[in-house]
Amino acid sequence: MLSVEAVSKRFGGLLAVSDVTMRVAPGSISGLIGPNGAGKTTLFTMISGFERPTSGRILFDGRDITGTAPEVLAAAGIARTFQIVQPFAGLSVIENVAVGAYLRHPGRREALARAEAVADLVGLGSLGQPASSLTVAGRKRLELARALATEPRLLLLDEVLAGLNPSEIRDIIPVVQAIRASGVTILMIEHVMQAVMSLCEHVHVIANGQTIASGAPSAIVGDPKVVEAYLGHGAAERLAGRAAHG
Ligand SMILES: Nc1ncnc2c1ncn2[C@@H]1O[C@H](COP(=O)(O)OP(=O)(O)OP(=O)(O)O)[C@@H](O)[C@H]1O
Repeated sequence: MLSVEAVSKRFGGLLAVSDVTMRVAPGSISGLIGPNGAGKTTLFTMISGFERPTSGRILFDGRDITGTAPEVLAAAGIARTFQIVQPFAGLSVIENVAVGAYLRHPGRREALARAEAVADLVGLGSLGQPASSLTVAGRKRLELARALATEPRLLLLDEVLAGLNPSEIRDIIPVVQAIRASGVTILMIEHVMQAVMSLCEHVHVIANGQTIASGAPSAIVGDPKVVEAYLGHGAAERLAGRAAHG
């Protein structure tokens, strides 16, 4: 469904993403992980059309979408969430969700009906309250609902679990699964490994802008290159030594 081909992004002297190639299969939940500053958000920014790659191509359903504007991509079926959630504070929760729904339902009544269905799917309550009254967990659900209301086929989730406590994370995992079950393909940036392990079929790992591993979560966690990227040089060996000595 999504194919990133040898994509690089340079900001002045900094190569934020370097020659990354990855694929997302239709109907899958895939993860994009890596240490802070690895280039994950920059990759999302390019896939969703907010930045143009310095080189390489991005294909969606086999069509070259490199450098296509975000609103055109939204209409084509790509939606993203943002790490920093900024709802329209003066609007109610349901009106915020309806902002996304207007993309395909120009009439207010239809947009609100669509927004209510999506709010229900993600377990968002307090629909008539101002969005500014929501807790962090509520805002995360609102961000999810806003993106989903555009009726995407590919949903890019940028750390939707960040800032949530363990029980809130447990509550939102089935929501992500329900979104996939409704026919939406998901690519998620996530630092919460427990969630990555339970949700993703495939994980792509980048560090310093480059791909260092790609595969099933169970293979990724044992990959010495991944352990090193997260825990520092020599970590894989130290851990192996500790395991060997009980
Ligand atoms: N617009 C920009 N201009 C200049 N440098 C940028 C820009 N956007 C990102 N960068 C730099 O590119 C690198 C990759 O950043 P990016 O936000 O993609 O990393 P990340 O993997 O998403 O990190 P995190 O997990 O901390 O969100 C960083 O060094 C960052 O400072």
